[in-house]
Amino acid sequence: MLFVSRQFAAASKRAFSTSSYQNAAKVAVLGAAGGIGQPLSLLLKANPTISHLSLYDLFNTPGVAADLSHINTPAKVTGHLPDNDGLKHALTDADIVVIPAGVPRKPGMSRDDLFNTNAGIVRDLATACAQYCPKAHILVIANPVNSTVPIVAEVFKKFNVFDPRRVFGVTTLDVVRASRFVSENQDSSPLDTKITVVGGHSGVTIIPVFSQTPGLQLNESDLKALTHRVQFGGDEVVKAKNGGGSATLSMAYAGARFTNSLLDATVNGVKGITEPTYVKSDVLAKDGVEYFSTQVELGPHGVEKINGLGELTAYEQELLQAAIPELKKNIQKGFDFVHKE
Ligand SMILES: NC(=O)C1=CN([C@@H]2O[C@H](COP(=O)(O)OP(=O)(O)OC[C@H]3O[C@@H](n4cnc5c(N)ncnc54)[C@H](O)[C@@H]3O)[C@@H](O)[C@H]2O)C=CC1
Ligand SMILES: O=C([O-])CC(=O)C(=O)O
Repeated sequence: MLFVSRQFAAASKRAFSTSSYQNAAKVAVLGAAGGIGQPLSLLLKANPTISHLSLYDLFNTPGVAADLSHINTPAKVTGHLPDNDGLKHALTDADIVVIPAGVPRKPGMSRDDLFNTNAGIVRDLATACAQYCPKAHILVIANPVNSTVPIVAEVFKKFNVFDPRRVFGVTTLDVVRASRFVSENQDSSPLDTKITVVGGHSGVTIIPVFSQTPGLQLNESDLKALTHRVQFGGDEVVKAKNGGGSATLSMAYAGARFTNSLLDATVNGVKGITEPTYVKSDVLAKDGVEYFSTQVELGPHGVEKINGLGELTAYEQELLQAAIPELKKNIQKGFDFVHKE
């Protein structure tokens, strides 16, 4: 919870000096009753910048909202179901929409195996966002992120409301994991171990760039083992949960970190915040890759500046080359899904 308390300390300090920034944001969570949705909503309820937390799911959101609403932080919490225009009410005036709605993996599945179910869910929720909160920042957690982000973008384009500064694939869990795994290997503090991860959010498309962490020296076997662990960290949890789903608690932590960073940049006027995120990007335009995750500077309108790849070792170049065809395939699949009708 350290990032939470650090951020909230900063936010509450700012709240005294710049009152117009205080408690100003409505955040909607779609899929809020699920494994990620509930702990994510709990962490967001703790952020004093949020004035209204609206929770939408197919079931159980009135209960989750009632429960969270007893916590003595400023956010009003409302729960919405599909009946009575629930989605419309959940989304209207939202500044940020976080989407963990969708099915998780079971052992033996790839993230792409979720496409058939989750593509339609994300398309329909994106359609509602384009109608009811076209200026909101959309944070996509639902897998396969490499394809669901292009789906949101194509739906928004259909409604003429696409702004590439406001559609994000949440890849924060990859850097959270990388930091933890490397700190275990190096016996260092995970809070001070910053690892760059670029690419997408599945298997070989996740590219840790350990060479960019100052002072980090890995021998070849550690380098390969850690690379594999970061790329396939999600599988460890899927296997351990043994049919009970995938990462939920670590994902909620990562999703809250990203949402809180975006709130600080967009609502609290904090400058210079960077987070890795999968966005429409020119970084690999020459290779025909339209969406890519690198470190992104966040500003008042969302994406402020997309950082490049920086220097890569020969090994990291190899990882990048392996990721490119898979990423292009995943992106095309999302695009085709929206344009198939
Ligand atoms: N981006 C990332 O790093 C990560 C992404 N994920 C993905 O997040 C998604 C959610 O995972 P969990 O929360 O564990 O699943 P879950 O099954 O526990 O929860 C999903 C929730 O979405 C709801 N839902 C389904 N269709 C909906 C619709 N049309 N409208 C609103 N809500 C709807 C369900 O009712 C359920 O409550 C999965 O696709 C999973 O693969 C999971 C971990 C990390
Ligand atoms: O592995 C999964 O299916 C869920 C996920 O995206 C992750 O944990 O990184």
